Amino acid sequence: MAGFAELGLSSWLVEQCRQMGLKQPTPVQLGCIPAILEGRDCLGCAKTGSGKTAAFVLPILQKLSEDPYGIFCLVLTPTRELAYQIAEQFRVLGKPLGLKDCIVVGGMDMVAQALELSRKPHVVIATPGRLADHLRSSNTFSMKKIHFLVMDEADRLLEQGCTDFTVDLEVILAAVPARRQTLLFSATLTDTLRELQGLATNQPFFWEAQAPVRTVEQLDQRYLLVPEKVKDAYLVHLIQNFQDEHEDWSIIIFTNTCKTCQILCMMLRKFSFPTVALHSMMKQKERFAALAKFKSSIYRILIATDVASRGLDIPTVQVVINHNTPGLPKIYIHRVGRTARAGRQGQAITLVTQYDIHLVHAIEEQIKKKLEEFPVEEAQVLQILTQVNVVRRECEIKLEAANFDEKKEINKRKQMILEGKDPDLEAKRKAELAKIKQKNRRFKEKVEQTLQRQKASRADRRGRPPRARPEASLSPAPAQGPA
Ligand SMILES: Nc1ncnc2c1ncn2[C@@H]1O[C@H](COP(=O)(O)OP(=O)(O)OP(=O)(O)O)[C@@H](O)[C@H]1O
Repeated sequence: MAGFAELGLSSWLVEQCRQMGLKQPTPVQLGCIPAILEGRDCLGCAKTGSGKTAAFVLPILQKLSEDPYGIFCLVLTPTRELAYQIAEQFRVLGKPLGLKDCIVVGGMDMVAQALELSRKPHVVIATPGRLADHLRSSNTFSMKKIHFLVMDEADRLLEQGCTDFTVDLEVILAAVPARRQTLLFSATLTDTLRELQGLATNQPFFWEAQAPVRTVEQLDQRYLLVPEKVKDAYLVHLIQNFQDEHEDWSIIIFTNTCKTCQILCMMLRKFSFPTVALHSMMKQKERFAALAKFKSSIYRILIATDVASRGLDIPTVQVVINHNTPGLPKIYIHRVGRTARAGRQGQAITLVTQYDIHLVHAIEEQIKKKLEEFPVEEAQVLQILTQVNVVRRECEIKLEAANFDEKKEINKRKQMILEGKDPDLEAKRKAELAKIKQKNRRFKEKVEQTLQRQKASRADRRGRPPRARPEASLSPAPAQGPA
């Protein structure tokens, strides 16, 4: 198998790889590094934790060493934490070059960033919103001569999700030269391939890992069918068991909203689990502090929204728990990809209610693998059910008293104004989204009614009442409480 030197990298970079413990290139690095060194645009699609970052950092550093100037490279990424992580890789691998980098993300001092940008760093690593703000408001730096434009998690940058980057991307693309090398990477590029190909036009090289399953082999993927009302008791039970069985352990729990994330964090702390939260309602400094404490194992549980689902590389994470079933398979792929990275083992457990079964089927279809049931002693869950529900309610009341929802609204408006957006216009868009959600809810209700009818007719046929235990399979039978 070819080593880093055979890919055309200089000896100083090969030595940097060795020092970082990267002995052999991973397949995505084998495929993409030579093409990037040849000067071609590149679209790299490989599984989570497969080394995509070094696949673009290494050839960029090589080209920079041959013709060093600033600003040479712009890297765009959807989250602030990810920007810092990528900058770290540039710094470590590019140390012999005396690399100057600049991180441009929201929630941090804009004046200090503007000053750094005016000093012509070699590499700028940015989230689109803040970089577009700088481009709109300042003429003290120019992106007109950049050689490389990288979009990490490119599909997320282009999709129109709850954080829509498209307007900011327009500003950024207008500020960079048309003649450039464009590198696009993600574990889930295929859905947005057509849009991405429009960005990469210079003899684009497309590299995709060929594998029967879209998640890594070392990942043990499970589901746990639970009634909505007892979800938290199952969560506490899972964590307690994991803590009892392992000395050195570390878990990421994903939730669907900031509020749930905050409440569950408070609740788990009440049960003395060392937990930190990470969500977009927190101040940026708190977000960094939480992540640092989790990375250094001071806290063993990180409870987060999808702000942490992409790209974060924390090798110690052994388990990912999805407190809600992700609505999109690709969100599932990125979430569970926070464990079992770089050849390590890992486990993902998704809590599924009877309303989410269709989501699990969609996930299984996409990843091309069936999830297996995670066995649980229901009697043990029952023992803690009341206590968990009482503690959760207490935490909800405490959070309501702290005006969490109101603060969220004020923060949002402030952020929008800072980003040059019109809060009222955004509210309109949100209302439209709510309409779509309502439609989906109605659909769910219909499914529920059908299931109830099926249940009733089955019970009729058997001539006895339905069992009061949750079904242990993903067949579309509704689950009951474990009482
Ligand atoms: N050639 C290599 N040999 C061994 N480890 C490597 C190699 N290249 C990268 N790694 C390590 O693998 C881990 C995952 O790499 P990276 O974060 O780049 O994954 P990724 O493919 O970008 O994942 P994601 O899709 O989740 O963002 C990192 O800890 C990195 O240091």
